[in-house]
Amino acid sequence: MTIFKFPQDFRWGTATASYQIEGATQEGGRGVSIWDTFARTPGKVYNGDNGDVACDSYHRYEEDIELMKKLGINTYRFSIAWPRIIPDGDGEINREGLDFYHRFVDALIAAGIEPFLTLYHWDLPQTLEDDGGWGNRRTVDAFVKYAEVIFKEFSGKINFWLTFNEPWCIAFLSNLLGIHAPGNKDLQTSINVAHGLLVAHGKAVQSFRRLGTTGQIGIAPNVCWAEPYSKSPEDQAACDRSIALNTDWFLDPIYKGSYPQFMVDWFAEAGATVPIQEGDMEIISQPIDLLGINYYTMGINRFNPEAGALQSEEVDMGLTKTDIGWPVESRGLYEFMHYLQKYGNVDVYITENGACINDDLENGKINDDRRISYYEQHLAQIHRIINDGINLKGYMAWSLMDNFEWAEGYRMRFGLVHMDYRSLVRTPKESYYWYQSVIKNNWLETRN
Ligand SMILES: CCOCCOc1ccc(-c2cn(C[C@@H]3NC[C@@H](O)[C@H]3O)nn2)cc1
Repeated sequence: MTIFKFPQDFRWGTATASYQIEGATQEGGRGVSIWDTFARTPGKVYNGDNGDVACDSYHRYEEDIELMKKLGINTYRFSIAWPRIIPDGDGEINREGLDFYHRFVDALIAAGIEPFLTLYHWDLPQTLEDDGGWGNRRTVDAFVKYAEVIFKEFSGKINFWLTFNEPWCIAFLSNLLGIHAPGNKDLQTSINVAHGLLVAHGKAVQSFRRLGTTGQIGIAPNVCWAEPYSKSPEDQAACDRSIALNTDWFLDPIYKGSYPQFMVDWFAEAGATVPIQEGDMEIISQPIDLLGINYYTMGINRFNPEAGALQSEEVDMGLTKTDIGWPVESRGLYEFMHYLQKYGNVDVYITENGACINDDLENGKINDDRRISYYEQHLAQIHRIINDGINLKGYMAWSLMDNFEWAEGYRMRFGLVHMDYRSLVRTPKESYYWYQSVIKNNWLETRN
């Protein structure tokens, strides 16, 4: 057994996102999002599931906050649904939507919990997608308008801000692989989306500064850590491409003011180019204050010319997997955090980490021991990272409760709290009580 003590000011939290938990998709003046449309498209989401009810947190957020208080967290990451604020994307502001989030944020603060806001967690107003989505500068300008509304409304209440969650998912999972909304499968479209959201990020950061908004702002890239299957240069290059498309493709423009040239050249071979306009890179590379890092797993990759746009395939090495099929390998988090140091020792928060473990209720309890084991291994790496002097400031478990897991619908469960989707009864799992003790002690005590 080992005891890992965390810094006194370390932030402990959980994370969710609007479309995944709120429900009430046709209440409060909310407009239609691309996920409402995608979920209603046959074959896109498991079982035809959608976010119409989800966890009904729109109506039950006080119950959720009670669970957070009992858990003992001091930080809660959530997202605001843009379609609740400006239902048609860039038109009239919906006061009812703002009032809902004021009630929610006020209740969080009253509970002694710091709001940690993601402005965009994938629920783009459908009207903007209909007009070209992130590849159209209209959407960029609409995002800035939306962001400025939120900055003005919540400055002073919110002090931790993220512009975008997982830009690789927004651009490539959703527009090259077609697995998430809106479901495009085109390389140039995905590169246009990535560039559009980066420009939107930069402009929003400029507005954040100009408006004197309180707190710190950043972005939350995906993490894809990959190590080569062999010592061959081809396998190492395949790993470099996988890592770069999740991280460098977004963080190089932000921190260096340019895209990673080897990836630009790689895509040029496929006939795809980045639609950079005059001044874009200066806008994108506005200084930011923090990074959110979402880590789930890592891969052992090798070169395969048939393996998609990156010609990089993950090899199944027989590791223990979670119920969504992702290998349990916490080592990648440590390696990635050191990789990230090339951008400087920036303030980092783990804004998502968790395991899909689909254990159900048995005699009124959920004995999700595998989830506890996953968290134990990853928190031990977190301690190792902090011990190396990396500015890792906080940790948010994904997720507070089981919720709508995108194309997997409700069959995949990431929560510390079990959700009965019929009764909407919330039941803390054994991992909830384990995490509660970690937070209370501010230390991890391994069980073996
Ligand atoms: C068969 C080919 O497959 C290609 C990879 O396909 C995926 C699918 C899904 C993910 C994925 C899902 N999550 C969890 C979410 N993060 C944000 C929050 O909303 C969580 O729900 N992170 N990454 C990655 C890759």
